[in-house]
Amino acid sequence: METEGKGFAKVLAIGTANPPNIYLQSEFPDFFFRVTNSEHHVQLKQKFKRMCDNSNIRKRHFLVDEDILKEHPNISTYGAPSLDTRREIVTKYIPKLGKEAALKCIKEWGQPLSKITHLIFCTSSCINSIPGPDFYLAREMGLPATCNRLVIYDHGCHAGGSVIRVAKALAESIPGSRVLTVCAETMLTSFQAPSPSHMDIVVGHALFGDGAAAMIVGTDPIPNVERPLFEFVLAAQQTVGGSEEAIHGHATERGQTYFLGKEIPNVVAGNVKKCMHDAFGTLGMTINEGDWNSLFYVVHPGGKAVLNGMEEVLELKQEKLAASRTILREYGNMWSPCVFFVLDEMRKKSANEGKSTTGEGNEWGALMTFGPGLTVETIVLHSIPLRDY
Ligand SMILES: CC(=O)CC(=O)SCCNC(=O)CCNC(=O)[C@H](O)C(C)(C)COP(=O)(O)OP(=O)(O)OC[C@H]1O[C@@H](n2cnc3c(N)ncnc32)[C@H](O)[C@@H]1OP(=O)(O)O
Repeated sequence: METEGKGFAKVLAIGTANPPNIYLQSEFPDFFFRVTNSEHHVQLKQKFKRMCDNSNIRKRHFLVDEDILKEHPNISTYGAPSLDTRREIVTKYIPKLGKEAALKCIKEWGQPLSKITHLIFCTSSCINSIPGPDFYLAREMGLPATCNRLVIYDHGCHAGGSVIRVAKALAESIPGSRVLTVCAETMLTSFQAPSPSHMDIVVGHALFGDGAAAMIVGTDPIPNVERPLFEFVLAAQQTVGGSEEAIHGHATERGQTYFLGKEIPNVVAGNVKKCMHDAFGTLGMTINEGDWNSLFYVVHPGGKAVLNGMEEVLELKQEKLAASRTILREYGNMWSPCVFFVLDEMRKKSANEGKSTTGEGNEWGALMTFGPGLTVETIVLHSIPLRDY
């Protein structure tokens, strides 16, 4: 399929940011059980340690540290009312972390802020505040008063795909628009002491981390001024029937709680092929069995078991999910911004390894995110030749 001259939305820059506190996965169980006064849960700690050891995660970044927990002991006390405390902290912190990623992104883009026509802010970490984080980010960055703002709240881990879907629709329908997208998350909203009666929280604390990512999306890049990284050719969402219990969460007086079913990796693996066939099929493209390795992959690293399941069902060569595995290893699962870290890793890795395109030398790729619903977002990506740089 030819994409030239079709006006598809393109990524024009990417920026990422994380809190400076780094937690090595090998040391995290001791930290987590000590600061939550949970050392008496000896078996639970052993199980948590096993999960951490097996998670394929080396380190994660968190806003949470001992100072915050000492100042606000209700955050680390199991079941203690703490919603107001958390809200106060994240309302300030989420726009700040998002701004850090946005400034890096704009530096790479190299264009004035006045050219940003739209802002999409995405988070599941802000417990309802109005005005929302989009307002504070726009104000702190000095975005034009005419910039059209929108927030995507509480889409969990498929949110990265939702952001692309909306940014693509805006960019393609409004000629000349430049959409700044910002995703930011902190696990301070859901930090809880471990309990054998809520294993999902324990699993989440072995996987999740804090981070933010920003992109500029637009059509018709200005030649020799704006440098496209990928084209978003198609964006499609599918809800997997009967799986709504697999992931769900709630804002409660003790902070955000979530439930992660053991079936998540299997549900994802069982639906990947259908989502891919449907997305590529809409474009009139057929991917035959055995040809999955001809694509490049930007997959939300939900956890080791999610990536393994996808690798197995598509019979992917080990290197195909390397970008996702690198981000899982270095940052954990950061929810909405995570897939943009993978996109950033993909283009950097491709350039560093001397590949012919931003998609590891392949022309076509798939970006996939999975979240509550269960919802799968599939984005058909077209890479950019690296000789153009
Ligand atoms: C938040 C969003 O919107 C979207 C998301 O991304 S949701 C997150 C998606 N990710 C997942 O669901 C995680 C998938 N799981 C994994 O990657 C791996 O199981 C893991 C890294 C957590 C642990 O790796 P492991 O130790 O090799 O796995 P495994 O042997 O399966 O599990 C270890 C223990 O944890 C338990 N466990 C695993 N997942 C569990 C879950 N969701 N709930 C409760 N217990 C769970 C297992 O039963 C097992 O317990 P026992 O030792 O008593 O048998």
